[in-house]
Amino acid sequence: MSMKSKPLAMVTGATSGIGKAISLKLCEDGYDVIALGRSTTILAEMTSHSGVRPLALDLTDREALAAALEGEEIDVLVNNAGIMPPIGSFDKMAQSDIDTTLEVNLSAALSTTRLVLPGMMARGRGHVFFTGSTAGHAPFPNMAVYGASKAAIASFAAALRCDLSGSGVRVTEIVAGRVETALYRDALTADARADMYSVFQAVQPEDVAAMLGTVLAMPANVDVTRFDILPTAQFVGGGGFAKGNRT
Ligand SMILES: NC(=O)C1=CN([C@@H]2O[C@H](COP(=O)(O)OP(=O)(O)OC[C@H]3O[C@@H](n4cnc5c(N)ncnc54)[C@H](OP(=O)(O)O)[C@@H]3O)[C@@H](O)[C@H]2O)C=CC1
Ligand SMILES: CC(=O)[C@H](N)C(=O)O
Repeated sequence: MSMKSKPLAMVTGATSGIGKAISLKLCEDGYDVIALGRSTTILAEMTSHSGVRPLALDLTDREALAAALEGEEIDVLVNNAGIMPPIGSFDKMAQSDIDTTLEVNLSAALSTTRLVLPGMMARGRGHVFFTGSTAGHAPFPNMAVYGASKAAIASFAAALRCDLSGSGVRVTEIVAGRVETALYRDALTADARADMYSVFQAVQPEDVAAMLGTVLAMPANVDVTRFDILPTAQFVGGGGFAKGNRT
């Protein structure tokens, strides 16, 4: 029986954007938070917040991750870490970008969940979040591999709930629209990023964190299996027409 006084969460991709906001929100809500990311500088800064336990780690390092989580009793797992590969048509993508996107956005989330889930099931309680995307539920041009990684996350989260029925462990997919973060830092130039965020007022990372806190606070018999959080002005889907010849 664990003697820990506070519930324990782990947030991947905790050094920036959505993951950082979620980490700080969970600390405010009384959790200790294992904040995972590669940036030691930002992790060090985050320790000024009571409850943050920094874990400097590359999620693709399976052995290091398993060693770091040994003996930890994690009550809430937020699979949030993710990258946006270069924006462009699939035929122009480098294989390395394809591999890295799937590795970080999908495989790492599954590996982390596989390490944490047995303890949750043994304790008969826990919550696993996956930061998905509208791009996993509708086709976005020039980000086919990114969308595929998020579609896989959506499918996995839903199927995982089937396996977990009766276990007391809850699963939530966060379907986020445009959130103002550094996600596009490598995919777009600074001007292009500024233009993108000027079109409509984006969701802020703190908005996603607030919604996650609300979902977590639901009674144990209630599972918000998915929440979509988009800018009011952003729609997804709808008829888009290819430019050029109308075939
Ligand atoms: N911003 C948006 O519009 C949307 C974002 N999302 C998703 O939200 C999630 C968070 O992204 P967001 O906050 O926007 O972007 P950021 O780029 O601000 O944050 C990404 C986080 O992922 C971490 N990360 C990336 N690669 C690795 C790795 N190999 N090992 C460990 N950590 C890693 C980064 O940490 P570090 O660099 O320190 O390693 C960073 O903390 C992603 O999954 C993204 O796909 C979904 C929909 C919309
Ligand atoms: C990057 C995303 O996943 C997001 N859906 C967006 O619209 O930018």
